[in-house]
Amino acid sequence: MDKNILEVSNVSKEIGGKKILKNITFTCEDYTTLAIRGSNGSGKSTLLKILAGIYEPTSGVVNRGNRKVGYVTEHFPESLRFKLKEYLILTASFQNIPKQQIEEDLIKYIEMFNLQAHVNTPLKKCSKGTKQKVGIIQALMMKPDILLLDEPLTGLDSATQSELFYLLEKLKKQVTIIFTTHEEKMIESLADAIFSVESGEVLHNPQFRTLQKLIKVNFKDQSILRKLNPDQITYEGNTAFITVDTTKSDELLLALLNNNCSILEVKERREV
Ligand SMILES: Nc1ncnc2c1ncn2[C@@H]1O[C@H](COP(=O)(O)OP(=O)(O)OP(=O)(O)O)[C@@H](O)[C@H]1O
Repeated sequence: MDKNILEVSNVSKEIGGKKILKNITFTCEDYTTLAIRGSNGSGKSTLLKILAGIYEPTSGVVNRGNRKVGYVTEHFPESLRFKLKEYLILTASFQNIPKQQIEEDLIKYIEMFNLQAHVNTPLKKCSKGTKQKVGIIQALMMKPDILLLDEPLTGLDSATQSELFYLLEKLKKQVTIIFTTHEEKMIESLADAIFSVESGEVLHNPQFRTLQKLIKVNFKDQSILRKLNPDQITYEGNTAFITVDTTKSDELLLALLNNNCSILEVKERREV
């Protein structure tokens, strides 16, 4: 499998005589955050369930090697009477995770996901956002190599969406994430690669997005900026807006500072 963490070859799925997925083929590399985009009913959830091993494909092969997969469903079960922490302990113990490790992980994740105030709240009384966080923690407790998230932000208010964005930004450095969505904002912020599914078919192979830095800088002498030759530059008075490939950005920032420029802002952006 080389650097691929997952290989999907010619996967089709039929349920009750209806063809839901048709000859899906793609690969995903380690530590990539891959977005599966598509309109309602296009087959994204069915594909994710196949990647998770919940559904068997009707034909075709999913090669996960010996990777562990954590899956978070779009709809967390309703009306669970368990308290939040009690539920996480229970589901982790079903996975035969040692008690000591469960305790250590729970301390870490409850803090990371800011759930301290809800540990003893019955899940049926928790908000959708809190339940979504519980679903993600439940998957993370198994130490997955691949985290599959089905529409993770759907139905959440914008404050909870922002909080989850931030958490997923952190998690993507630790685990390969594959998520389904029809929200462009989520793709824009998180995805390293994207592919689209429509009517059960892949419209194009994963397209990789390059990470760029946007640098806003104040300068005294424009000729210095021309000499540094950045990829793309626009000017507004004595302020320049520079776009540069992230691999070259440290070198450029240093050169700007050495030439008496003041860095006003540095932001990251992904481009297909
Ligand atoms: N168990 C099932 N039995 C019959 N049809 C199904 C089943 N699961 C999914 N389908 C049908 O397959 C198609 C794709 O469904 P799926 O849930 O995978 O789409 P989706 O892209 O995830 O949609 P959404 O964005 O609305 O969640 C739909 O037409 C759906 O009705």
